[in-house]
This record gives sequence, C-alpha cells and structure tokens, in this order.
Amino acid sequence: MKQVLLEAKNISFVYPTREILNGVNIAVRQGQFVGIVGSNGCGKSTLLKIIYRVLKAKSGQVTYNGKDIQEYTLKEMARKIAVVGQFNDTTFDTTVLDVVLMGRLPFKARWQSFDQKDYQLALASLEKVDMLRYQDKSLSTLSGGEKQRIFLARALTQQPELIILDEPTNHLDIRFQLEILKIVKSLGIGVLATMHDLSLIANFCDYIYALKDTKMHSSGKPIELLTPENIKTIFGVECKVVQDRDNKLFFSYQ
Ligand SMILES: Nc1ncnc2c1ncn2[C@@H]1O[C@H](COP(=O)(O)OP(=O)(O)OP(=O)(O)O)[C@@H](O)[C@H]1O
Repeated sequence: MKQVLLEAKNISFVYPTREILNGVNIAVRQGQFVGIVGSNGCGKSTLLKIIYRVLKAKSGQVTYNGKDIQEYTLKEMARKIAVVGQFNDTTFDTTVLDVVLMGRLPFKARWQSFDQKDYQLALASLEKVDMLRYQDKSLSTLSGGEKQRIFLARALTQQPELIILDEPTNHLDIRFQLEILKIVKSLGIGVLATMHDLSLIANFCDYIYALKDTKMHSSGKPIELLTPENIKTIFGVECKVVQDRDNKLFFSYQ
C-alpha cells in the first residue's frame, strides 16, 4: 500500500451555534483519489478548511508526510498542496493568465519575477483546462464554470503533490465535470475532494469517507460504501444501485 500523505486524526470542530465535527479521521495516500460525501451542511467544507488551515480544529491533528501541518510555513504548504475552493470570486480584477501565474508564487522569493518556466507551466495548465484562448481576458468577465476552470489551472500550475477540491464540479456542465475530474485523476497525485454526484464519486474515487451527524459514518471503496442502505442513512433517500459487468455503479433515485 502507498504511503500516507495526509492524515486528519480525531478532528473536532464547533461553531458557536453548534458542533460540526466530532472525532473525525481521514487519510489520503500517495496517488489516491479520496472523496468526502455527506448531506448539505454536514461539515465537509469545514473539514477541508481545517486541513488547508483556514480554520483551526478544537482538537485533533492534521499531518502531512507525518509532520504536523502547523510546523510548515504557509509557503512550504503551498508548494505541496493546492486548493480549489467552492467560492473563488476575487475582489480584484485581473487577467486570466495573471491568476494562473499566481500558482507559481510559492516557489518565488518576494523580489523574484516570473520566468519562462513559470509562463510555460501557466500556459500549459490553461491549455489542459481548455482555456488558453482566454488568457488575456479579465477574470470578472468569465462565467462561473469558466472561472472554476481557471482556478483549477492555477492549482495545476502549482505542481502540487496533493490537490484539495471543494465541490470541483460546481458550475460545470457535464462535459467539463468529466474533463476536469479526468485531468485531476490523470495527474496521479493525491486528491481529496467533496462531491455530491454519486455517479462521479463512484467513477473517480478510489476511497470514500461519509460524514453524518458530526461523525464519520462509514468509509470504504465506492462499491463497498455506496449501498442503498448507506445512501438512505447518509442522504435520507431511497436509491437503487445497479452494478454492471465492469463493476460500474448506476444510481436511480425513488
Ligand atoms: N462561519 C460560520 N458560523 C456558523 N456556522 C457556520 C459557519 N460556516 C458554516 N457554518 C455551518 O456549519 C455547517 C457545516 O458547513 P459546511 O460548509 O462545512 O458544510 P458542507 O458539508 O460542506 O455543506 P454543503 O454540502 O452544503 O457544501 C453548516 O450548517 C453551516 O451552516
């Protein structure tokens, strides 16, 4: 089995109004595509934010390569982990290429300007998400889905070891949902993603964690976890799950 890259151990978190996470554990191994599922508001984004250090857990520990993430500088972390969040609206207006080039900032000293390699990586990432022709456009003129692809390009430009995606397929039409997930999967790096579409989860994730009522309800490979019983418990819906000869899963909701 491959080495554990990221581990969140016994994570608890409370907002003043209520408890969100209680003793949650997850791990992402090298090259593993890991999904977190659960109903709206169950704490998926909160858990990701604790991992990428926007929020601090009440208790528990997150390690990266066996070392507490608090012991890394933010710049060191950014050389290893890229994040594509749910709400990526920037308050400033800038060109698409400038946004994507920001993925190289963790590798630069304060006085250093971007070099040819940075531009090559940024342009190659834009090409990967099929947005090269938008490089000189202003970010504010793009649609939600186009922006999502630009922020993925920025994350690719970071050449991370691990990528965290908070609902990466939000705003995307079905073709781009598939393309973006295929691009991420093809990188062969660790991925930690929250997603709602069970078909996509079943197709792309190697392993899934399901959150329910502040706790980790269950975890396992898609075929083990996405059973009608679990789907009923986690999401409260009746669902028929069909498995074809290639072990592909199909979901039909009642
Ligand atoms: N700043 C905040 N103060 C108080 N409560 C908050 C705050 N941010 C989020 N919450 C609440 O915490 C809960 C968990 O939110 P979170 O965004 O982690 O859920 P989620 O599982 O990612 O949901 P979704 O699937 O809808 O994206 C929600 O009930 C949300 O309303």
